Amino acid sequence: MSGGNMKRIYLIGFMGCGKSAIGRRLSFLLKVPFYDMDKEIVRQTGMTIPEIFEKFGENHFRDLETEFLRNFQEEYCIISTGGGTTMRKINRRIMRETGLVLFLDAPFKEIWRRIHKDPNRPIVRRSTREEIEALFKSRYPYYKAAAHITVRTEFRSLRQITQYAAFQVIRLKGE
Ligand SMILES: Nc1ncnc2c1ncn2[C@@H]1O[C@H](COP(=O)(O)OP(=O)(O)OP(=O)(O)O)[C@@H](O)[C@H]1O
Ligand SMILES: O=C(O)C1=C[C@@H](O)[C@@H](O)[C@H](O)C1
Ligand SMILES: [Mg+2]
Repeated sequence: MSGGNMKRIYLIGFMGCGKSAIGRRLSFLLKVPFYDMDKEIVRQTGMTIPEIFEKFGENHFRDLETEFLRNFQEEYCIISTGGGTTMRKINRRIMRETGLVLFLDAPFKEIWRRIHKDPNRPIVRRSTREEIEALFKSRYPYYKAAAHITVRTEFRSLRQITQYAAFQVIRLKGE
């Protein structure tokens, strides 16, 4: 595999595609620690994500994401990123240089079913279904471009996706 080292595994994709759920399971299967970027930011700031958005604005939250990627020290780990993390070029670069990037590719219909009632997602709270679908479409090419591996999740259980992802990780690390 060309490019950066393969020490970390980054899970990327839209809100609700399964990054946290798969990250936890993959961590158990591969026996490496798991970190959820959203949760780490909440822990470090002592604020919830809606609070950060309301008080300091989305741009500040985006800066916190980049800061996290720049400063995080753990070498061997799995990191589930936020849904918007992949939109910044610098974030894509850091992720590709420090690990293997996995895109969890889920269809919008399924994603909407999972996320539309969640009060902890400020972007969903303030938008219509059409707006979220437009956001999904605009982000899709960035996820595809940033990923070393795209994992299609439709019609697959969490267990099947985890096993497939683990298999791909091991295959790529061996190259
Ligand atoms: N393939 C799947 N089959 C069944 N349920 C799934 C699947 N993928 C995800 N889910 C469920 O969908 C919900 C959203 O998944 P999860 O929280 O992991 O998404 P996420 O990508 O981490 O979203 P966020 O943007 O909040 O970080 C969870 O309840 C999870 O268990
Ligand atoms: O898609 C997004 O822009 C976001 C997704 C979540 O993971 C959080 O990082 C936050 O709610 C923003
Ligand atoms: Mg998550």
